[in-house]
Parts: sequence; C-alpha cells; structure tokens
Amino acid sequence: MRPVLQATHIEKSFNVQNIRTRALIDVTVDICRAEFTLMIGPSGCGKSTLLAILSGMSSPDQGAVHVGSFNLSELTDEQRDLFRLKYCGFIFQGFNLFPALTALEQVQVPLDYMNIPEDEARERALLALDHVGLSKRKHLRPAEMSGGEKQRVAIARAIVKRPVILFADEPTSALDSENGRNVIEILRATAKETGTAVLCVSHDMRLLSKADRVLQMEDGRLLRDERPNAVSQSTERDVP
Ligand SMILES: Nc1ncnc2c1ncn2[C@@H]1O[C@H](COP(=O)(O)OP(=O)(O)OP(=O)(O)O)[C@@H](O)[C@H]1O
Repeated sequence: MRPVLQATHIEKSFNVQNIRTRALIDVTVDICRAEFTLMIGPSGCGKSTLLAILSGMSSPDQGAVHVGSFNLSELTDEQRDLFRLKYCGFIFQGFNLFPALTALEQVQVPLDYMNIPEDEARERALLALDHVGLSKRKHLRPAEMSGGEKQRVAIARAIVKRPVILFADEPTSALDSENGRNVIEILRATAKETGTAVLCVSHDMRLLSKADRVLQMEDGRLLRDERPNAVSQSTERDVP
C-alpha cells in the first residue's frame, strides 16, 4: 500500500480553565490510496481532533503531516485552504448543504471555486450525481430530499473535485441502517474505482466489516492499526 498522507508523532492538547487535556499523544499514522480506512474509538478519544489535523484544518502542537511533497505545517493559512480545495473532499454528519440550491448546483459549487468552466463543471457534477445514484433527482433542493439523499449529494459534492483524500466525519450517524449501508458502499466504491484514500471516522460498528483498514483510537493514542480484509489496489491518485 502506498501512503498518500503520513503523520508522525502528532501531539495536541487543549487548555480550558487551567485544565489541560492531551487529545492526541504521539500519533504516527499513514493513509493509503484506494483504501477505505475506518477510524473508531470511544467518545472523546481524539478522532475528530486527528481528522482536523490530518486534513490541515488545525495544526498539531508537535509532529508533522506530509501529503505528497507538502508539509502542512509549513504552509500559510491561505496555502492550506488551497491545498484542501484542490486535494481534499469532506463529508460531515450534518450534510452542510445550501438550502436554496438544487442538488446539481450544490455539487457544482466546489468546481466554481476552482474556476472550472461552467460547461465542464455541469458535466462533472452530473457524473458525480450519477455515481451516487441521484442523476434523476438533480433538480431537488434539500427540503425536498430524504436524509440519505442529502448525504449522497454531499458525497457527490466531495468527490466531484476528484480529491486525493476524502475525509468523512460520522457520515452515517444521521441515517437509518439502509441509507447508512448505501453511503458506506458509495465511499468504498469511490476508494476502489478512483484510487481516492477515504478516511472515515465513525461510532458505527456495522462499518467494521466494510473497512479495508481499521484504526482504533483510545485516550488520544492509536491503539490498533489493522487490515482485516485482503484488498486489491485500483487506479492510484497522487499529490505532486
Ligand atoms: N476545541 C476544544 N477545546 C477544548 N477541548 C477540546 C476541544 N476539542 C476537543 N477537545 C477535547 O479533546 C478530546 C478529544 O476530543 P475529540 O473531539 O477529538 O474526540 P472524538 O473521539 O472525536 O469524540 P466524539 O466521538 O465524541 O466526537 C476530548 O477530551 C475533548 O473534550
């Protein structure tokens, strides 16, 4: 497995009212292309903090995150924003859709930010909606969609950029089991078919059997790093 992201000796603490919480303690981990990696662990063990650091949304107190030739700690805030825009996709538990936009418009938004010409953006957005099985629902606004459909639009919006890494934070927790399974199958297929590295944080133990790799966190440490199922590698994506 070729890692696309390497994080070494990550430390992160928070101080609140003179109480120091060590959220991450000496975490070293890499994330590989074409794999669906699941990060699990009890509430408060540091999963979201690690996801934020790996995606450049927050900085570690110590340690480094390398993605391709980028050392995230050496980038300015603006460079980090650009890095995320170009190479990372994000899916959140709350979908984060714009109420006024149709499914198609939601998916085109990141491509507009990337200055992709309108015609190409529309074509790519339609393909992404097709990938999540929603091409026939492209004119619907969030208020007209089910939770599962909204999450699939959010996935289409994340993958339309063709990200090298896709970060998903509790993507199934607001969904019933059937929609949850559907979303996980789409994330797995995205990893296999496009070579994207998918890192998914979840409490949902049903996902364990679907993961290529399981990272188990506890009390700020990475306790277990296993690949329970054999994996075949497909198309590979790189950060230059
Ligand atoms: N901004 C913050 N300020 C203070 N403490 C924080 C902050 N963010 C996280 N923490 C603390 O760091 C620890 C790790 O939190 P984190 O949110 O990463 O855990 P988690 O595993 O994602 O939890 P959950 O599964 O409940 O979302 C917790 O003790 C939390 O209270």
